[in-house]
Amino acid sequence: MNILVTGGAGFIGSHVVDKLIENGYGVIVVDNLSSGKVENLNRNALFYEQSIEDEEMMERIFSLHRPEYVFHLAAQASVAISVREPARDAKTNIIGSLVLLEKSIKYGVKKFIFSSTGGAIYGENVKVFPTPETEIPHPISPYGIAKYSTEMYLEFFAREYGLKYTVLRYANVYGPRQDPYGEAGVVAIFTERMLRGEEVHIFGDGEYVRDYVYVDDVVRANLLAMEKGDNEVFNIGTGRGTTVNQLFKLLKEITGYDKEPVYKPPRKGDVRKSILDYTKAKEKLGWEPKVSLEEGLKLTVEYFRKTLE
Ligand SMILES: NC(=O)c1ccc[n+]([C@@H]2O[C@H](COP(=O)([O-])OP(=O)(O)OC[C@H]3O[C@@H](n4cnc5c(N)ncnc54)[C@H](O)[C@@H]3O)[C@@H](O)[C@H]2O)c1
Ligand SMILES: O=c1ccn([C@@H]2O[C@H](COP(=O)(O)OP(=O)(O)O[C@H]3O[C@H](CO)[C@@H](O)[C@H](O)[C@H]3O)[C@@H](O)[C@H]2O)c(=O)[nH]1
Repeated sequence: MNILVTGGAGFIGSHVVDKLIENGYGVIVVDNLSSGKVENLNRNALFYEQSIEDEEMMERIFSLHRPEYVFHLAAQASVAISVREPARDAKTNIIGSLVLLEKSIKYGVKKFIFSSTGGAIYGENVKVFPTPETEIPHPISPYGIAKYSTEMYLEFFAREYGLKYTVLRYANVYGPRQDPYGEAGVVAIFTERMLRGEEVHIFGDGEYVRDYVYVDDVVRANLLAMEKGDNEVFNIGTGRGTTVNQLFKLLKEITGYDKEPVYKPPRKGDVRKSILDYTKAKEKLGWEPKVSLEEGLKLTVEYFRKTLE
């Protein structure tokens, strides 16, 4: 059976590809390598260096391989870039998603599994923590707006054409292969800087709260969604909040870093607090996080240590 993974050279997508191949599926990866890396690619996957926005190419790929499942992870994944370049963000995150949805209908895809965001969709005025899916989304960044739009398009395609889908709204994902040189991904950034003995910057007062979920747990949610959770939206987080100051301390201990953090002005558009309630995923997907933050950070540091050797 063929499965299409968009963004399969990226951080989370490449781990999804590895697991699918381990389970014996034929995997086709479409990735334009805008943030993904060739080194992340599984050798047993068939790779197209193409943009999901290219309708003609997507037509060719779908008609040739007839994927039964689509895991859609390709995205302009930076909140900060989306704020600076909303049109560029929408081209990939809305138009690119629509191209895939049209082809999925045309070629009878069994199920479309979409990587959305729990961190950037609920907005600033949330009253309930951990936040459940019943909270009405109020995204405050173009990235969040695009993800929410795609969720609504999925609902439309399901109603109009009978498409089966699952939306996974991730909390802050961390783990091996996360890019430490981008603007996002605080765990990778801190780890790399600490291991190199460089300055670590904390934006604002460091009391910004996030829900950090390990990449292997996120991969498991994706695979469970193949069989369960049809036409539903799920938060994929841990229900536990950690401040940036706490994260700094934990990583400092694991890496043996000996400097204090350097505090910088707060980052524009940063949500103050985000923690996701995963009760629904537990009930309907049979999913819960298995890797604790302490354990996940150790695994991540180990990985970055090896890449620096
Ligand atoms: N990392 C997180 O904390 C997090 C949280 C919530 C949601 N997500 C979502 O999960 C997905 C994967 O994120 P990630 O952290 O692995 O980021 P990533 O940047 O490592 O992966 C995205 C991949 O998409 C590819 N891509 C970008 N534009 C493309 C295009 N037009 N055509 C084809 N490929 C394109 C990139 O090259 C990259 O390989 C994204 O959809 C992201 O929005 C991530
Ligand atoms: O060098 C750094 C980098 C980050 N931070 C802070 O760390 C926190 C987390 O930042 P980051 O890792 O960049 O994640 P978010 O901005 O929360 O966004 C991520 O998490 C969202 C889900 O919560 C996803 O939707 C996005 O794609 C993903 O980039 C924020 O308070 C940042 O200000 C620092 O203090 N110093």
